[in-house]
Amino acid sequence: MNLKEILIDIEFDKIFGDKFVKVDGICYDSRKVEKNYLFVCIEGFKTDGHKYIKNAIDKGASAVVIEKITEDIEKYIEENNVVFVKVNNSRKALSKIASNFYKNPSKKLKVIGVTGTNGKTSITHLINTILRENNYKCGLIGTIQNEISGKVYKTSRTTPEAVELHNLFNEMVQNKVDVCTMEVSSHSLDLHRVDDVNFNIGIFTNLTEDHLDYHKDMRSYKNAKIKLFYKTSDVNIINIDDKYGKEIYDEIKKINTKILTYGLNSRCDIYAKDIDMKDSFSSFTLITPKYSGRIRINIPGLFSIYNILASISACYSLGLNYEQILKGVNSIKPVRGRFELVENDRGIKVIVDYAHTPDALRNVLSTIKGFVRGKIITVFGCGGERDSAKRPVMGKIATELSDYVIITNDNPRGEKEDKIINDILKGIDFNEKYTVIKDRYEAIKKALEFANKDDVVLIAGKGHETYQIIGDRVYDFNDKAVAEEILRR
Ligand SMILES: CC(=O)N[C@H]1[C@@H](OP(=O)(O)OP(=O)(O)OC[C@H]2O[C@@H](n3ccc(=O)[nH]c3=O)[C@H](O)[C@@H]2O)O[C@H](CO)[C@@H](O)[C@@H]1O[C@H](C)C(=O)N[C@@H](C)C(=O)N[C@H](CCC(=O)O)C(=O)O
Ligand SMILES: Nc1ncnc2c1ncn2[C@@H]1O[C@H](COP(=O)(O)OP(=O)(O)OP(=O)(O)O)[C@@H](O)[C@H]1O
Ligand SMILES: N[C@H](CCC[C@H](N)C(=O)O)C(=O)O
Ligand SMILES: [Mg+2]
Repeated sequence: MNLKEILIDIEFDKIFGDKFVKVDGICYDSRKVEKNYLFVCIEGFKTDGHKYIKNAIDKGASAVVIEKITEDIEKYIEENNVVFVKVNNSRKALSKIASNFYKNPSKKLKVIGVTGTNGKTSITHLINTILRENNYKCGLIGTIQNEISGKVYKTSRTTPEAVELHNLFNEMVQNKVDVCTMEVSSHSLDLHRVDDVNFNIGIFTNLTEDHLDYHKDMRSYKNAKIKLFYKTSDVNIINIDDKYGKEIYDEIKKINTKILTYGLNSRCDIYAKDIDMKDSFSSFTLITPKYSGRIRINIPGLFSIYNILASISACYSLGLNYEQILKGVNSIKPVRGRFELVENDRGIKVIVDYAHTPDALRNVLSTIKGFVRGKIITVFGCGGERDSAKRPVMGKIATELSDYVIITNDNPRGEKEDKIINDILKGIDFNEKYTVIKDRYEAIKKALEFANKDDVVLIAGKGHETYQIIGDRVYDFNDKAVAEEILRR
């Protein structure tokens, strides 16, 4: 491909050099540049991509996209024959460049985008299961992993950068995938990662406190999320029981978009009634504009009913009938690290769950409270270099809804462990029953030793994660495997 083809529909200020120069790949990280690559300089939060132009050229870059003109450019043009393109916003340009480079693959399949604070991973997996059971070829992009027709690809991000994203869509098109279901994080919407994704369906789950380190307040957090619903071509599926969902509904109603609402009341287009919740499954009557009938899911909790309603709404929009929905729902298995049970012969219910926000923790503990016969023992911590405002709130929720709490490390990353734990303790009344054991292994061990028959041990915050980040080191760590090992002894 040549540079001119890659720049289609991109508003740039100026090209310095030959616009037909050959481009074999695109890259926003100089360390990964190869021969004849286009390097896009991004001014980041930690450093500035413009600092690495020489590095990229040394590695073989044939062209460079810049947001600001630096002194060295003329030298690189003359000495290295490198072409420069000056744009207004590199992140926006990167998104279009990535889509152009892979020939706009997201237009060649159906894309469902799921956004909201909690439930994205769960919903994408539920939709994926229902569709696969009905012989759809599926793609999945999200926190746990990416998938193309059942083949699993590792990921380190919920929503990848535009280059990785369009590369994945391209692979999906090559593999004749019909529907890709993807998680759309607020960071990705704000940082233009998904600007050029052709979404058919958008789903809103809920909005509660998280990521305020990045977004600063709930208003701008919501404003990032709402962007998705201006981008969809077929339908937007909104949980209007959620306060922010209702606001989003009222706002997007004004634009020409088809909306399906879901929730637990008859004002919604798709809703659940006559709910029966047990400790390991729930059942309810599903009402849709075209059909209704009883649904049973083998995942507990009211929040899971919301997740399944969102998933059914998406499948309904794709044209699945009741029998197809039922067939899909019957094959649903719990999602890894989401209310996942750890088997044991001691009669304790050990649950590993990814609750890392106040709302998620409250939901999971309320669900447990609904069926527990013994004590609730909760082990949790909070991630470093993430929203610190949620820490005391989670401390309060954990101690109020549990009988005993062990506060431990999550992924401290570059933050001091004691600082994170002190933030959590600020929300806890000193009369509450809790202890601090920083080492997560020891904390889980203590909880399991303390538990008796009929007790529930909730290990929250890391769910499916197979690592723990302390400082800049990444250690192997898996809550479920640790619990299994301790319980085996
Ligand atoms: C806040 C955020 O999203 N930051 C992203 C942002 O980082 P940044 O702007 O700080 O980048 P930077 O480190 O300053 O570097 C600037 C540029 O210089 C480049 N560089 C840097 C060094 C070098 O030697 N050569 C070079 O070219 C970098 O590749 C980058 O393009 O741009 C980088 C590249 O574009 C991303 O990798 C980085 O994601 C970081 C790793 C991250 O942790 N993001 C999290 C918060 C995130 O996105 N989370 C959401 C989900 C959360 C949820 O599920 O709720 C997600 O979608 O995963
Ligand atoms: N609909 C929901 N409402 C509230 N809490 C939920 C809901 N679904 C799941 N949860 C809780 O939130 C946790 C995270 O769920 P999930 O991984 O599906 O969310 P996510 O939106 O993908 O999160 P992330 O932003 O980290 O990717 C679960 O482990 C559970 O505790
Ligand atoms: N996607 C979320 C996951 C948090 C999980 C928790 N274990 C942590 O590390 O903070 C984030 O990056 O904020
Ligand atoms: Mg997720």
